[in-house]
This record gives sequence, C-alpha cells and structure tokens, in this order.
Amino acid sequence: MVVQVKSRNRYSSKTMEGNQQKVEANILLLGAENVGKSALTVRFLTRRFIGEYGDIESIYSHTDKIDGREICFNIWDSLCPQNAEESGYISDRQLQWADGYILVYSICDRASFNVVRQQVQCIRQAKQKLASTAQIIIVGNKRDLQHRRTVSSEEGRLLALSADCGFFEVSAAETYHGVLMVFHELFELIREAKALKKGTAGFKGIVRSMSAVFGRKRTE
Ligand SMILES: Nc1nc2c(ncn2[C@@H]2O[C@H](COP(=O)(O)OP(=O)(O)OP(=O)(O)O)[C@@H](O)[C@H]2O)c(=O)[nH]1
Repeated sequence: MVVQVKSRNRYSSKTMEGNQQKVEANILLLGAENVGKSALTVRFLTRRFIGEYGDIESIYSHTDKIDGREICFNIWDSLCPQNAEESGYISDRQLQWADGYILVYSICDRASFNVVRQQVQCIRQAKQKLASTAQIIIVGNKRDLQHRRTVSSEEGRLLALSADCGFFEVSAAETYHGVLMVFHELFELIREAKALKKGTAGFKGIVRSMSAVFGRKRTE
C-alpha cells in the first residue's frame, strides 16, 4: 500500500516557531468507504467542506493551538480495503504508528457501524500486544441526514462506553466546531493516557479517567 505523504503545501497551517517544545500526535482515521473520513480531515485542516475528495491515502501535518500550546497533528486519512471481508482490517504499520484513532461510521449506514465495531476489537487486541496507550474516539458522521438515520445515537454511545472510547456525532458537511472538538478531545485523551502511564497525570487527567469509567460520554 502506498501512502502519499502530503507536504505542507496543500493543506498547510502554521509552522512551529520559537524554541517551544514540539508536541506531536499521530492520528489515524479509519472506517468503511464513504463515511466521511476525508471530509472530517479536510474540515479540521481547512475549516471547509468541499464535497468530493477523491481516493488518495495521505498523511497530513497540521499545527494547532490547545491551551496556548502548539500541537502538531499528523493525520493519516486511510482508505478502506476494497474487499468486504477485510473492511475492518488495520495493518501492523498503522497500529504501530497511531497514538490515537478516529473510527468513523455514517449514521445512515449500519454496515459502516459494524466495521467500526470490528476495528475497536482489533485495536484493543493490538493495544494489549503492543502495551500501547493509544486512544480511540468513535464518530458517527453525517448527523445532518437525520431522515436517513439507521444507527441511533444510543447504539454509538453504548459501543463507545463498552470499549472505553470517546464518542461524538457530527456533521462534517455542516459544522467545523464539532469536528474540531473530536481532534482536540482525542489529543487530550492521548496526553492523559501517556501521563497516567508515566505517573504524571494531574488532577484534570484523573477526573477525566474517572469520567470515562463512569460513562460520561459527549455528543456534539
Ligand atoms: N450529507 C453529508 N455528506 C457527507 C458528510 N461527510 C461526508 N459526506 C459525503 O460523503 C461522501 C464520502 O465522503 P469522503 O470524505 O470521501 O468519505 P471517505 O470515508 O473518505 O471515503 P473513502 O475515501 O472512499 O474511504 C462525499 O460525497 C461527501 O461529500 C456529512 O457530514 N454529511
């Protein structure tokens, strides 16, 4: 599989400046075909929804500020395998690369929800094997298409709760803010999981971990 690494020409944002320590997070977007992985990526990078995205697999680099700190997001917008039996497949390279996963399904496509279910299992097994702190956010996209909904919010939330993941329902077509929240929340989860592993989690991190255990999940 060829992964095209896009340099900061097409979707570039700010560059890192000064001698502030560079914080990076590798985010992998996964999910069935046509669920809106590229739409979510491009929304986050450019604030725009452009409608058609082609089928190039790419890694984008984007710097954003969270709490005044510059964070470099490396975002791998993956392509779903064409073969239906392999649609939940995640390669070893992807599993080793990712600090965090955004697992996307369309609220109008039940099969895509089942793909996310498989991917959650695959990631959980890999996390144990690799002793990884990688975090997951499940995203039900196309929230604007309520009249075509086949997956309820409750089902999405329950899946996330059972797997200890974050959960959002968004519309990449309609809003930037919800998409921004997904990436920022994932970054926070990654940061806190790493801090917990190192034993340096602050009060906020501990509260968040407890919230996850007691099931306070958020929708947009
Ligand atoms: N109504 C609506 N359409 C969306 C939304 N997000 C994406 N789409 C449309 O869904 C189609 C697929 O979007 P993509 O972003 O290409 O989906 P993808 O998951 O990257 O697809 P693959 O590259 O085939 O894996 C496009 O026609 C988008 O315009 C959304 O939130 N609402």
